[in-house]
Amino acid sequence: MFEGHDTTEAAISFAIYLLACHSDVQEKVLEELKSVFDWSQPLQPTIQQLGELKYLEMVIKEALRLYPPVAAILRDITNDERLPSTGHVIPDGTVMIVSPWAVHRNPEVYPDPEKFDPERFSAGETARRHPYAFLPFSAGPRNCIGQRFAILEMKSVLAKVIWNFEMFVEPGFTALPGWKIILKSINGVRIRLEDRRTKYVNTGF
Ligand code: HEM
Repeated sequence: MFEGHDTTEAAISFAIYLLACHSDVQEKVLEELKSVFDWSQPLQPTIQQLGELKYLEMVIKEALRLYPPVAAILRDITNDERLPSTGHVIPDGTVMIVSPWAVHRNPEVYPDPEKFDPERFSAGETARRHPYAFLPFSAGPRNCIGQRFAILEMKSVLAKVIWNFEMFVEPGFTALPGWKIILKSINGVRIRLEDRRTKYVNTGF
């Protein structure tokens, strides 16, 4: 359950929160959806169509940067390892913690790191960064085998939500990320949904 379910659930919740906080980004995702799908029809995307949603993918990656569900990754060091950058030796037997949270909020890698900015994941910006600057799915031989599926799942859910609803965050609400084996919002995600077609508003936060 840890690998496939809770991680994706946390990632979708944070992405919804960030979209609700940024109506301009929500609008851009809707415009992209309208360029791929027929607005008069319910949304039933194929895998190929999901692949066309490049901006939504940038939004998802930026949400995973700010709130990586697996915020710490443990590795056992089984041989003395010399770091090429500093010459430091990490001895055999050490347990190392790699923190995607810390890497993703390093201002030398991501200027103004607290800012939600999907443009960081445009093709040009991504090419300028080290491949290990983005680690929500870890890296190397034991990385996440479900990462492509996870991105598709997130795209499918978020596309359907945005197709049908405009999202607003509850005034004054701020999500508090906390460690519950995976990273979650410990005070939930409090948003209001407005049906795009009927304008029916769910006012219960
Ligand atoms: C946003 C969603 C997800 C995130 C952030 C995520 C993240 C990760 C991370 C960081 C690891 C490596 C853990 C470590 O090295 O200690 C991992 C491993 C793994 N993930 Fe995911 N994951 C996600 C979704 C999924 C899904 C949807 C599946 C299955 C369909 C999945 C299956 C696995 C499996 C089986 C492993 C263990 C791989 C191994 O040990 O060789 N994950 N995941």
